[in-house]
Amino acid sequence: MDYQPFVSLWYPPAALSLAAFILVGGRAFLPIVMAATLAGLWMYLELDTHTAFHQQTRHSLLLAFAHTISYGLGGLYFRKTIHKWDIQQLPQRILYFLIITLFTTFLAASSGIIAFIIIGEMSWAQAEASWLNWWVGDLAGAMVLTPFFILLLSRLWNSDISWLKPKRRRQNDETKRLWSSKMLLNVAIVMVVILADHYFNHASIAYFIFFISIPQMWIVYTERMEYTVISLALMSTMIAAWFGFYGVSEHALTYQFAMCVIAANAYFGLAVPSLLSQNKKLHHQTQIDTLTHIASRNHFFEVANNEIKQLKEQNKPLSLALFDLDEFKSINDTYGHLIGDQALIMAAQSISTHIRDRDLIARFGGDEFLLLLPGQTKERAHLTADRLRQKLPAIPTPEGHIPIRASFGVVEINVNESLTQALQRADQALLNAKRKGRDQVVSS
Ligand SMILES: Nc1nc2c(ncn2[C@@H]2O[C@H](COP(=O)(O)OP(=O)(O)OP(=O)(O)O)[C@@H](O)[C@H]2O)c(=O)[nH]1
Repeated sequence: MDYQPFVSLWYPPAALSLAAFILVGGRAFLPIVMAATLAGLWMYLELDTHTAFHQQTRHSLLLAFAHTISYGLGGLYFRKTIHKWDIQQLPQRILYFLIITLFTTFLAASSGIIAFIIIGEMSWAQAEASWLNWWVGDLAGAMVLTPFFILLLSRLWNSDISWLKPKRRRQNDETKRLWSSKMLLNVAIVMVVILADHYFNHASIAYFIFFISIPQMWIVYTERMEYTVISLALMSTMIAAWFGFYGVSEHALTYQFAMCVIAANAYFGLAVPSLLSQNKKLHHQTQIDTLTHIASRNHFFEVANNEIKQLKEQNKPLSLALFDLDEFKSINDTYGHLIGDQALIMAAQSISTHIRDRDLIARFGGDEFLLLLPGQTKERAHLTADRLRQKLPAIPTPEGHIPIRASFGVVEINVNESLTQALQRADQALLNAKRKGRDQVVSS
């Protein structure tokens, strides 16, 4: 895949080394140094017959160490910090991987070039002309192929790579059938762009390679993570092979950058389903009270405000009750917070089972609860609250069952009243119920 001395469009050994260090840590060092030294010797065998063998070995070792130490530092740092900082979120891991790959390949390209200068195989002028392509070539290889090699090596060594995988997404028959079409679209775009680049040799044509991101993102959003990784590897191999075959070397940087950008896009795309499910979870958490599993005050406020808006149009009554468990502090103090929690859960459950579907119970905070009673006048709401008060259960304690008691403040929401104003009135009524001796309903 060479198009200039010492520079490749895309450099798979960069990805293989990085993947090995990430997967097995320091154990990868010796095999990679040995393989890189042998590769160096092989290069000498192919290109040069004048250098003495001991010198060839020294040079190859120097180049091998420059490569291995750079990828070793990057891979080990990634491996260590991902566990140490407990980087759980996929987008963070991807960002972290991309930043480390950027620095690691820069280090590898720089140390490689310095090694070539030291052994006298490269002049400063050559180094200056080729460092950017070298770096971006390594970067393209590492960015596009590292996940592929991690996947491959993990199968060979049976390693656990669950930390790498986003949540598995369901696949239907239609997406399975379309997998080959998506890949075919990839192949077609690569072929057309490189052929057009070869025949018309115009700088702007190479930019059309970015269109690969369309089938690539289609794969990302509809297929399993493995397919994304494999299709990226195939896409880059095809680009490199056709590129080499047609020798469109002038536009190498465009292809290198395209590979990097498409790969980065695809990885971030993989994180979208997990972000969506986190959002859903967070939304759920804001809507449901985690202890009692009834609605949260947020949810209550949303629903109550909607009901208040409809008050004017529908001309139907709407009532609100605020209730607070009596002497709850003493339950906590006497029997402990776990039994206190149990009392809150049982009170919430009891009210939930004794209200209509259209009524809403929510936890306001602490031992205070809210009740929305659409269609009920103050008088009916008073009766409802009293019925619910009498149905409150008893909590089991080491000293036997202790009845849960509560005081209720009930109001009917006026047409021009805000929720806050209605709540203030309900709070006042609740206070009156407490003052009057607790365990009763006061409406106002
Ligand atoms: N176990 C438990 N206790 C809680 C929770 N949230 C608040 N509390 C406690 O609930 C108690 C609330 O007490 P208050 O409502 O102020 O007073 P009270 O003892 O119920 O007295 P009255 O309301 O006047 O009848 C406090 O001791 C809080 O620490 C919770 O989630 N679990």
